[in-house]
Amino acid sequence: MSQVEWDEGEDLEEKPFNRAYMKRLIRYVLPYRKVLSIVLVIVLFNMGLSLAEPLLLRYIIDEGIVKKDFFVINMIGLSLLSFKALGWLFGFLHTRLINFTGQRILFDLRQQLFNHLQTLSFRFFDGRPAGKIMSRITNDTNAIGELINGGLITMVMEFTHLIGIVVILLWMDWKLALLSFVTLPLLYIIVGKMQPKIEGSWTRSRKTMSAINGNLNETIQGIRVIQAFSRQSENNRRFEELNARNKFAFMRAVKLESLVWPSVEMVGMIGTCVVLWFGAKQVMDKELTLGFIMAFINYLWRFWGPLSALSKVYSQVLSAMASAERIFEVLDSEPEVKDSKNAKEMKPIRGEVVFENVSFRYEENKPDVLKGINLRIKPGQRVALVGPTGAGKSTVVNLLMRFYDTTGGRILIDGQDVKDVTLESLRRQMGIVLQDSFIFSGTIEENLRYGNEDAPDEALRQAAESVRVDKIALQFPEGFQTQVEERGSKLSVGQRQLLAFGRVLLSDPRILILDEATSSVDTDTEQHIQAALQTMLEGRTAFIIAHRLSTIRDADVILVVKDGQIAEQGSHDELMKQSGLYHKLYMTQYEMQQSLAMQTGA
Ligand SMILES: Nc1ncnc2c1ncn2[C@@H]1O[C@H](COP(=O)(O)OP(=O)(O)OP(=O)(O)O)[C@@H](O)[C@H]1O
Repeated sequence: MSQVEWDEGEDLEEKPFNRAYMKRLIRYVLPYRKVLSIVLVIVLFNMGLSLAEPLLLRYIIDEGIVKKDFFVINMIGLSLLSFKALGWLFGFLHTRLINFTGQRILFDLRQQLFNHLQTLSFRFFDGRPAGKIMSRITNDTNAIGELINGGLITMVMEFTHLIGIVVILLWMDWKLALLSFVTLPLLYIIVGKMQPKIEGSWTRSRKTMSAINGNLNETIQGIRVIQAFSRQSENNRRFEELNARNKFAFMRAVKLESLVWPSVEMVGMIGTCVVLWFGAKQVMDKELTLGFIMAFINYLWRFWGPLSALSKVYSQVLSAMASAERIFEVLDSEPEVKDSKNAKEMKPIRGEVVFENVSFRYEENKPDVLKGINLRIKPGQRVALVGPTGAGKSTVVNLLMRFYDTTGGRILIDGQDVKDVTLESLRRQMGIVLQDSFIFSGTIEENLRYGNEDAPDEALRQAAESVRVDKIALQFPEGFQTQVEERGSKLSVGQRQLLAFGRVLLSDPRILILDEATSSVDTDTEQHIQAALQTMLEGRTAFIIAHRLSTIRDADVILVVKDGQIAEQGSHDELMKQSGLYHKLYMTQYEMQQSLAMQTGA
């Protein structure tokens, strides 16, 4: 059983460098090219200032200290100070500008992802857990943001820094420079071998952290079931496993890091010692000055910083590649159900619904879930869909709402093919109440106005009254302004249902769909709901999916769905006379109710 576990094959955290992705990422940067050019100039200027420091040190020693010239000492001292002050100012500017740009780019990317997600069809969400989609909008965009924010500029800056140091060293004394590079192959072996291991450990640490988050999320969401089944100790064990993995990965990464960089410094020290040994000899022989050797060693020390920064940026690039792949996968997913090129506004409808030989399957290469359905429903008729579980009842209404498109045949509303009209104009005239009424965080009034924000107050009052939401609001001191919390957790199941009715009623649809809307409430609430239902159904075409057949006896047409087909069709009395599937279903339910009533003494 789930409880989000560690999954080795989960989305990879790193991907090889991909030019196409990089080009696409750069497109997000382009609108900010002016600011970024300024940043680059500042960064390069700052780097120039910093590279000049050892040379100034050389002059202060050779021309000032050795020759006892206080004027030179003062001037160079002042220059060093002003360089640092300038560096500080530009550093501050650079950080401000790059953070500002990075946040703007993140904002754009997140906004684009969110907007796109809302257009995607049900099929996209069918196959993806919500947690993974959420992590694309948060973690993955952050990884891209970090790359743009720090990575790209660091890459340019450190690379030029490195080149600058090498050029200066060669310019100062090419023989000594080459001598100091003798330890480079050793460095390459240490960093090249260890860095992937360090990164691997960080990756595992991040992945286990996301598994921990997922596990926590599921535990909080499912706490009622967990406690009801007394699964706490089993869950503790699983959580401990994840926690231990995370600790292990983190400790390993830290251990490796604490091994690598001191080793690098050690190797660096060998290079420096070689330079010192040869340099000292040359200083004694008066071939080189003391200031020269000090400056040279200072440059050598600066060599390791850019090297370590570049190796880190490289792994940042690879992890951004994995994030880019996941983000672009979402952005490239086309909504399956969308307006056709010549889609027109759907005119105000009366509510006639026709299914012409409609077939549908959820997945390619899977059998049809609906097989050649033909229907003709007159405006204002109440249609009940009944039948065994999995027969295809919800699928019929999913197609009517155009949550999915038919794979065969067509659906006409008032003679207009649903594929020829805009989704917005189609859905505006339809209302749906699902079994689990999704209520949004916000006030009761905001939830009522969800489908019609501009409804006049009088219409709001009437809608609330007719489905008894006014009574619910009165129970709270803040009335209609009561915050119902996430998913309406302040309300009971029945109250949420009534609120969902009110929401649909206020949007005043011509066609109404109720999916098992009256299940899971007590008899008293059900009576209220039934009364509210009567008000809602007046003058509208309605499709009601109900398992309890007693609630749909007065429907104009009952459709018995079986194996994706309409097995029987007619009024309650007609179907009872046929003695077919409906008769059987009805009698079974009736007998069950009778025996339940006898057992409970009702
Ligand atoms: N999103 C989906 N992806 C793949 N198959 C699906 C999906 N939704 C439903 N199905 C399958 O389609 C068939 C019809 O499902 P549907 O939900 O329409 O049945 P139903 O009659 O409404 O059932 P119930 O009364 O249990 O709600 C079932 O076999 C179901 O497994």
